[in-house]
Amino acid sequence: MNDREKLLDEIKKKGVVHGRVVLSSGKEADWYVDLRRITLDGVAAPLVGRVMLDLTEDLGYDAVGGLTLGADPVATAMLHAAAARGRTLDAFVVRKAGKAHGLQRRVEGPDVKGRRVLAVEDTTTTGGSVLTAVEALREAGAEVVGIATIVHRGGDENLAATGLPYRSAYGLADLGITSA
Ligand SMILES: O=P(O)(O)OC[C@H]1O[C@H](OP(=O)(O)OP(=O)(O)O)[C@H](O)[C@@H]1O
Ligand SMILES: O=C(O)c1cc(=O)[nH]c(=O)[nH]1
Repeated sequence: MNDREKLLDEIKKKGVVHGRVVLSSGKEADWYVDLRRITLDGVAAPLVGRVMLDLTEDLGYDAVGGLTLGADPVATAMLHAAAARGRTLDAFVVRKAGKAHGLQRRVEGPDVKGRRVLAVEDTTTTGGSVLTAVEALREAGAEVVGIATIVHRGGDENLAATGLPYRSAYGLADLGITSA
């Protein structure tokens, strides 16, 4: 099995939960993909890094991150996978809200101003979270070159409206799920 196939196997085994859940958007669904159980898993996380790098390598970015919390371990997995390939890739964290103390930065980590950055997510349902990250990155002076997510659930219209390249490693059909 290649990395993409191995990661899909891990997600199916450890990440997919069936049952009624309330989503981030407030909508309800009959299943959930808990990708924190994947991006923080010792076997699966290195695969996340390599699969997401492979998925986006043509986009030409040198920093990666997204809206905390789901995006954080995706970004750090990519940073480490890049380092293992001899490439320097920085990561950053976009806070859900700015903080009033300290340096009051919304985007934490190495400065993103003037840099080509990739906005990542663990999963995208409405696209709301990753679009919040894109907005904050642009406010911080970054050039967002694309959006990438591990599992695409939905949000096609919102994502298309950004005009940015959008990549997902897997969709519902890969997970064997028929309803969004
Ligand atoms: O495309 P959307 O409709 O925005 O939904 C997807 C978001 O929902 C989840 O995060 P959640 O809001 O549960 O927060 P967390 O990352 O802090 O757990 C997930 O990690 C994505 O960030
Ligand atoms: O939309 C969400 O909140 C959401 C869906 C999902 O499958 N997994 C997740 O972590 N969040």
